[in-house]
Amino acid sequence: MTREFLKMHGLGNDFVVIDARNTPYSPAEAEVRAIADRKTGVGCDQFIVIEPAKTDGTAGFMRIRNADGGEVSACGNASRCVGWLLMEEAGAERVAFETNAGILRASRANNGRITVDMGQANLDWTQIPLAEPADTLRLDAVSHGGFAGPTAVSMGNPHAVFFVDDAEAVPLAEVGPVFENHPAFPQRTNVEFVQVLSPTAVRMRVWERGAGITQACGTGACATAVAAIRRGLTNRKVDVILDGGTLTIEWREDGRVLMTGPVALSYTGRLSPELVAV
Ligand SMILES: N[C@@H](CCC[C@H](N)C(=O)O)C(=O)O
Repeated sequence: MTREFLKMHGLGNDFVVIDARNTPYSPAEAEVRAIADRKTGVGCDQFIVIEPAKTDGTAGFMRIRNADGGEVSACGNASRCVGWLLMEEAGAERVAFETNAGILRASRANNGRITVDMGQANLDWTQIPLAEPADTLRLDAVSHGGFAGPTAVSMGNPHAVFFVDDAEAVPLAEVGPVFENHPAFPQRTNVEFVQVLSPTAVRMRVWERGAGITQACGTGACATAVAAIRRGLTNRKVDVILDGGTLTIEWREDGRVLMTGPVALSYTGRLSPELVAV
């Protein structure tokens, strides 16, 4: 018998989700890459394993791997998916679960959407992390191809947010990997290009660390809202319009970031023995 999985997505940012609460599963990087491969595997941007809870009051631990196999601490869109799964399972209106970035709380919002309290945005250079001290509001030393001075935000994972006049005109596939691997970011970074449309709406395109261009990035949308608010460009509640749809982000006065958006279960399946080493 091989592993059962769920194929889920949040605004087209897609996931293979495996429930390992009863049977432990910690695949090697090569195994994750094989499963994430869109031609020979299942295909996904991130690979999610739900492990047994480690902390009282939580329903499980969400482990997050990028399509390149690397483990990361945060994924907003997958957090909504896992929150929804755990609430459905318990017939509950809210649930807490844990990630490497801390405990997240999910609840049901209107129109079948899910809200996740993504916790505090971290703005200190040590927490992004950056290679050396800098004002995270504007990293003047980070520039390439006519783009410069991103705002750095950590939502448990690093983000470099560039404000631009025309998000559609950004050659994302060309500049994304350059900034992902810029020496200013010792753990690499996710990269967002953002056009402010109004005080309540922005357009965002993303290059994700370890996954490339994706249809949406939840933590990227949170980081974008925080960066825009820090720069005085938007209100504290803003719609972030991504390739795959819209997330509503609120950066509360107490510093916590709330993300609201849809979740979708595409199908369930079983990994072939060729894809799974154990
Ligand atoms: N798609 C995610 C973010 C996934 C992790 C990211 N690529 C990283 O390396 O930090 C989201 O919805 O937040």
